[in-house]
This record gives sequence, C-alpha cells and structure tokens, in this order.
Amino acid sequence: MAEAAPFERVAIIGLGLIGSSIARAARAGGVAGSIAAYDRDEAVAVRVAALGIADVVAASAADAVEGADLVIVCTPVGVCGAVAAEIGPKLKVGAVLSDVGSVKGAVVRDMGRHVPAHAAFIPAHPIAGTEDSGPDAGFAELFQDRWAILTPLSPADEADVERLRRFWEGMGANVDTMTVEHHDLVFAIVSHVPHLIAYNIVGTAADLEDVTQSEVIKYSASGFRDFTRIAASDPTMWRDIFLNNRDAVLEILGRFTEDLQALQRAIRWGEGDALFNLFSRTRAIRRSIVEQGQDTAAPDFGRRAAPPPPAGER
Ligand SMILES: NC(=O)c1ccc[n+]([C@@H]2O[C@H](COP(=O)([O-])OP(=O)(O)OC[C@H]3O[C@@H](n4cnc5c(N)ncnc54)[C@H](O)[C@@H]3O)[C@@H](O)[C@H]2O)c1
Ligand SMILES: O=C(O)C(=O)C[C@]1(C(=O)O)C=C[C@@H](O)C=C1
Repeated sequence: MAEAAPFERVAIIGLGLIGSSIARAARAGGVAGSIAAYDRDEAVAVRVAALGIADVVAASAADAVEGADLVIVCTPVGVCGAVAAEIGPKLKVGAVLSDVGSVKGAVVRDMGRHVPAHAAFIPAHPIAGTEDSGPDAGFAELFQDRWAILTPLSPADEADVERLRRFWEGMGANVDTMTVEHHDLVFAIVSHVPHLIAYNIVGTAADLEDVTQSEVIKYSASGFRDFTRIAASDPTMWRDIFLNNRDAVLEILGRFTEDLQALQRAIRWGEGDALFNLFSRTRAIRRSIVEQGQDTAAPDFGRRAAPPPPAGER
C-alpha cells in the first residue's frame, strides 16, 4: 500500500518560480493530498488556474489557508511578515507554517510574532533556483537532488519537522537542518555575496564609457556571460535578501574586500607566487565540488531543455 502523503491539505502563498515548482513537485511526488494557491498578482492567479497546477486558486490568502495542514509562504522575504499577519489568525489547530525565504533571521522575526500557539512554524529554504521568475518558470524537477535546509525553532516540533522533511524528500530534495544564525552566515558567503559580485561586475561593465553596450554583448566571453545569468535574477527578491541579511552580508563583504585588496597588491607588485597559490587552491575547490556531483551550475543541469530556436535562427 502506498504511504500516506505527509500533509493532506497544502496551501501555497505566492506562485512564482518556487511556489509553482512546489505545486508541481508536491503533486508529482504524491506529498500533498490537495493544493490551494493564492497570489496577490491577479495575472499570476489567472495563469496558475490555466496551468492547472493547483486544485483551488483562492481569492485571498485567508481563504487559501483555511483547513490547510501545511502552509508555505513563497513570497519575497520583505513581505513574509505581512502575509503571516494576514494568515496567522486563520491557521487551523495543528497546522504547520513554513516558508522558502533565502534569509531566515529576518523571516523568523517578521513571521514568528504572528504564529498562534496552536500552530508550528518551521522555516525552510530550498537551495535550488534559476534567474527566472513567475509561474511559467517553475518545474517539478527543480528540487531533485538539491538541498532543502530546515531551521527548526523549537525541539518540541520534532514530529512536525519530520513531516516537513518527508514533504521535501518526496519532492526529490536532500534535507539538512541548521540554526537560523548559521544559515544566514553560510548563505551570505555561498549565495548572497556571489550574487552581489555578479550584479556589481555587470553594472561596472555596463557603465564603462569607452566600451559601448554593444561591445559588452558582442565580446562577452563565457566567464562574463555566467555573471550576466546571475545578474539577471529577480530585482525584488534580491533587494529584499540584501536588506534582510545585512549583518552577515556586510561581515562577508568586509572579508572579501580585504582579500580583493591583497590580490590587487599582488598584481601591482608582481607577486606571481601569491596569485598562483590562490588560483591553485580555488581550482582544487571547484574540482572537489564537481567530484562530489554538486556542480548544479553546469549549463542546463536540472533545468528544462531550452525550446528550439525559431526556424529563421537555426
Ligand atoms: N528564485 C530562486 O532562485 C530562489 C531559490 C530559493 C528560495 N527563493 C526564495 O523564494 C521566495 C520566492 O522567490 P521566487 O523566485 O519564487 O519569486 P517570484 O518573483 O518568481 O514569485 C514571488 C511571487 O510572490 C507573489 N507575491 C508577492 N507578494 C505577495 C503577497 N503579499 N501575497 C501573495 N503573493 C505575493 C508575487 O506576485 C509572485 O508571483 C523568495 O523569498 C526567495 O528568497 C528563491
Ligand atoms: O541557480 C541560481 O540561479 C540561483 O541563484 C539559486 C540560488 C543560489 O544562490 O544558489 C539563489 C538563491 C536561493 O536562495 C537559492 C539558490
């Protein structure tokens, strides 16, 4: 006999890349009995209904969470608190409330105060995404073999944490747990600051007055092009990440700036050994990531195949 879904009724608030991928993956993985969806953008709600990825598209967040066993807030982190204020009083007894925000400390601060005592709040963060947004960008395989981090707040929630773990595993993810503070520091270094560097280098190239925009595009070598993919990520999402993980990002940026200055010095004074040694260390890191099968940034890994180009462009 097939195992019962960890959650019977699941509500998803915010049906962009991540929310719509959860809707698709939860259904494909059989980890939700039914799915109710709400997005405050009317065009997104209409699109979700047309795609048929939810059983119900609700008219309000409060309607969507009514009777839900699991509620996942998949909005930009800056509005998670306002969403929690709206749905908190409507959560059913025993409901699990979760989120997918890229930052945990600020989300716990903003959402936590609206969670009633009869519900469990278990923050989460899937380490999977692309530079695209919206319900059409989502796909069921997004979480396959990727990490999903849970940052439980209270040891009393153990049974609920276990159910949420089964939910993410059923969508193909590998689940790990860590503290909120540790999460924010780790993802400042492996995700947030790298995005800031990409935004900055693409901005610098675009601003160079003696290199026209068309030359930036025409001669962009693949190293630069990789940065442009990251720098195409959603402006609202990333504005909210930097404003809400300020301390950890500034801490890592301070270290980064010092290291960059050391490189600048090595170049100025012709210290070839310093450059060679650093580049050898970083090459070893990249190779061990590839060996461990963690190179999810390789072209098209885990992504839908690109549609064929129009006939005229072949
Ligand atoms: N994109 C990624 O790579 C990625 C990966 C992991 C986690 N995350 C996190 O997931 C969350 C969503 O990111 P995304 O990429 O799916 O963004 P997205 O822009 O594709 O989707 C966000 C959706 O939330 C809706 N929304 C905004 N405010 C709302 C509100 N008050 N009520 C209801 N709906 C509202 C928007 O209309 C939009 O459809 C963010 O918190 C982000 O930090 C993103
Ligand atoms: O692959 C990408 O486009 C991503 O940027 C995904 C990525 C990341 O940095 O790895 C971005 C933010 C999330 O919080 C998690 C995943």
